[in-house]
Amino acid sequence: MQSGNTIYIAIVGVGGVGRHVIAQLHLISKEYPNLRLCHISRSKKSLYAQDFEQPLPFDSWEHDLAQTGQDPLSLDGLLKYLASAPGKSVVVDNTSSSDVAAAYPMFLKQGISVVTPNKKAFSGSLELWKDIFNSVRSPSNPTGGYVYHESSVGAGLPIISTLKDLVDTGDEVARIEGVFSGTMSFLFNTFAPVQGNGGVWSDEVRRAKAAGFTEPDPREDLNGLDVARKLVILARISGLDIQNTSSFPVQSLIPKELESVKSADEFMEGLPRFDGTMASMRDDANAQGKVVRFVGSIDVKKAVLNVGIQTFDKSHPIAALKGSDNIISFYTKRYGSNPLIVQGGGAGGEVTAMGVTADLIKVIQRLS
Ligand SMILES: NC(=O)C1=CN([C@@H]2O[C@H](COP(=O)(O)OP(=O)(O)OC[C@H]3O[C@@H](n4cnc5c(N)ncnc54)[C@H](OP(=O)(O)O)[C@@H]3O)[C@@H](O)[C@H]2O)C=CC1
Ligand SMILES: N[C@@H](CC=O)C(=O)O
Ligand code: NA
Repeated sequence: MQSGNTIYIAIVGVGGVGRHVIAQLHLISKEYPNLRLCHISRSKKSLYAQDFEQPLPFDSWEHDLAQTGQDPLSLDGLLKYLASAPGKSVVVDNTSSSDVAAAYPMFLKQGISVVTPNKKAFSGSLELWKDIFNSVRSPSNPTGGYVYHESSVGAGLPIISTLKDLVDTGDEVARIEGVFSGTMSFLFNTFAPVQGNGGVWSDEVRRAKAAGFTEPDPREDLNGLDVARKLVILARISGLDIQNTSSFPVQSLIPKELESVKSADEFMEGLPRFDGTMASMRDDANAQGKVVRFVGSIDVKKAVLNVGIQTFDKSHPIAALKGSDNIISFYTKRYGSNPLIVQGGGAGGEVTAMGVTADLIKVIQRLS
């Protein structure tokens, strides 16, 4: 059993990922009795411990939030609240909010650590990226907080940690490529399988959303931006100063006619009209003995990034993926022509929460 300083945890966002984070925190709280849950919020309601000595329960939060939840604190309010805690604190951001992401430097500068699967901060402006990493605790900044964001790429798969280890140990990363989206993987694996007939495109999009693989708004997956954000994050860790997701070509699968619809619901209603277009693309590839898949690549040496559809021979490992699997290959000087490959489920509440909780354990161990 671990012990040490008491650490206060503030959860922001309790959707598909956030609720599993709380369940996993409950599990690890036996190993880390110094962990206290002090705040839980969703977009319109929040719950927080008025008295830090009486933390929130891990099991009845959903009922309590619905019954006794109050208006959420502002981000400044959350900062002040956590700064008044009688110990170190961590914000766990399980939203996809750019506003919450933009507040990370403010938390970090106050010594409050941040753990998150949210890609927005790390793929947003280069200024925000620099502000975040200049605010992190280091020998020259001993009062900063820690930041961990493993689940921002490949959900719980060890992608960020692997790449950091490669870079930190002096390997030269030449290229990173593969399938970076659980949603796109699921869609193409089911809609254009290697064997047998595929499903109907719009039905598969609905299934991906229902399974919790998509972003809160599935258009963020279909427009290629989710993959583009992941590539920006990996490119920056590899040492490239990529400005943002507009700095390279990104193929969108949003039909032109649906680009201006206002809501995700309206978009989903209109999508079946384009099932035929997607089926034609699949059938054209099939006629050549190939399948279509949605992939991304970073040529680190040339600083060239690409996101979009490619066709693959049916025997290619990318064609053979199952479910929401990601496959990410790192080509480096040390690994030569046989890349280091990470493969497995790349989306879904539980596997994403695993990456978040594992990051939180790293922070707890460093703060304890
Ligand atoms: N799902 C997945 O497979 C993966 C997700 N991620 C990332 O994890 C994050 C969460 O995804 P997911 O759980 O699927 O999304 P959901 O839409 O299921 O949940 C998002 C949660 O955030 C809350 N929220 C939104 N804005 C705010 C805000 N300003 N303040 C407080 N709460 C807010 C929502 O509130 P309300 O409940 O009121 O709507 C909801 O509880 C995203 O950044 C996503 O990119 C990363 C890897 C994989
Ligand atoms: N919507 C994303 C979730 C994980 O990042 C995906 O499908 O990969
Ligand atoms: Na990951």
